[in-house]
Amino acid sequence: VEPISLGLALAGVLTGYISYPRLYCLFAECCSQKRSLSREALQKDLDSKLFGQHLAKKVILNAVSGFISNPKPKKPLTLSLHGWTGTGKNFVSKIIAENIYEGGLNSDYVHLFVATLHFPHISNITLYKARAEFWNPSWMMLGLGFLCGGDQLQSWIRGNVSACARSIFIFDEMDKMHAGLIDAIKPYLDYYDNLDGVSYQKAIFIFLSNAGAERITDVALDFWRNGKQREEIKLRDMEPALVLVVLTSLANWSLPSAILARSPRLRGFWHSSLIDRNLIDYFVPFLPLEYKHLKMCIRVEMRARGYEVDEDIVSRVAEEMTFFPKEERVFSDKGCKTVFTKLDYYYDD
Ligand SMILES: Nc1ncnc2c1ncn2[C@@H]1O[C@H](COP(=O)(O)OP(=O)(O)OP(=O)(O)O)[C@@H](O)[C@H]1O
Repeated sequence: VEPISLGLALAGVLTGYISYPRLYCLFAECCSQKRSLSREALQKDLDSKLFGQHLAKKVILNAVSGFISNPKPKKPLTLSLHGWTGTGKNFVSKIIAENIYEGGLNSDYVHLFVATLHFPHISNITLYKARAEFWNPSWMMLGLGFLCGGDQLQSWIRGNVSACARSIFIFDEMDKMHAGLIDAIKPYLDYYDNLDGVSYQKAIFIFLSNAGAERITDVALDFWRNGKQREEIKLRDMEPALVLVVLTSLANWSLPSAILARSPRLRGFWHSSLIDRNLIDYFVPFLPLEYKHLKMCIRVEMRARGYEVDEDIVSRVAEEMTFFPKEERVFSDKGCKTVFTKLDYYYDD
């Protein structure tokens, strides 16, 4: 082999080797290839897609873009989203995921847990938490290999973060999650440089719950009754409301774990153990949605289905929803959640 060709071949192999990850990432999703989150793009998405949530928009935009642009965060970002059903908590998590990973919720680096689906049996708490030779057919059907194989929740989180430091974990129905499992994830939310050789400081944990929804609604209703715009509601107006939920949690947290285990009702009060250690960075209130917001959701759905917006149908669908309080009918009791199925009735061709 002549020396020049050999040299060229070697150089080719070397360059290929050095740029292999980049080459590989052309064809597959890579952790390192996450989108460099653009504050402007996130803002645009939130402004155009999320209705009636001026507080959530502001907190999430600042929290997420600030965290991502920090090369050395001291702890993972932990967001706790609270509010009435159908007000956009899951929806916003999706927007965050899409702004960080091309695949959004389908990305290998974004993990969604639903407490009642993935951890349904309170009596199995030690099995979820600790290593066990445990097999549950319903989980198998759900494809949750990490639990079925007997691996523990902790080592699963550790595995995912070792594979990709910027992993996103979304825990839905957090208020229904058992305290023991919250204990299990607690160390990963803390200010440790690393735990057993893994650093969790770049990970993002998003907790969703309906806890505090009544208090948030009371504040929104007060504003409405006093003739004030909901956009005038400030975060500080909401804080006492959420603090009250926290205080309730502290009261319940002092109950022995055996009692908590036997009383699923008490499981809802999950915050205290995270709050008293300052592990939650932001509490994000989601306001209950009004009639005009439902109409906005319906229009979006009509366009998404390829229909011209028909204002008559928009109003009829919105009118079919139920509102509370009974006399004033201000807020939708299901948020935007069921408007889409109601729309089917008008387009069943
Ligand atoms: N504020 C909003 N702006 C725009 N669309 C919304 C909003 N809230 C809800 N939606 C629409 O309704 C759907 C259902 O809402 P979502 O699942 O986010 O509610 P949620 O707050 O997570 O409810 P739950 O507490 O029951 O889980 C969303 O996928 C979205 O299409």
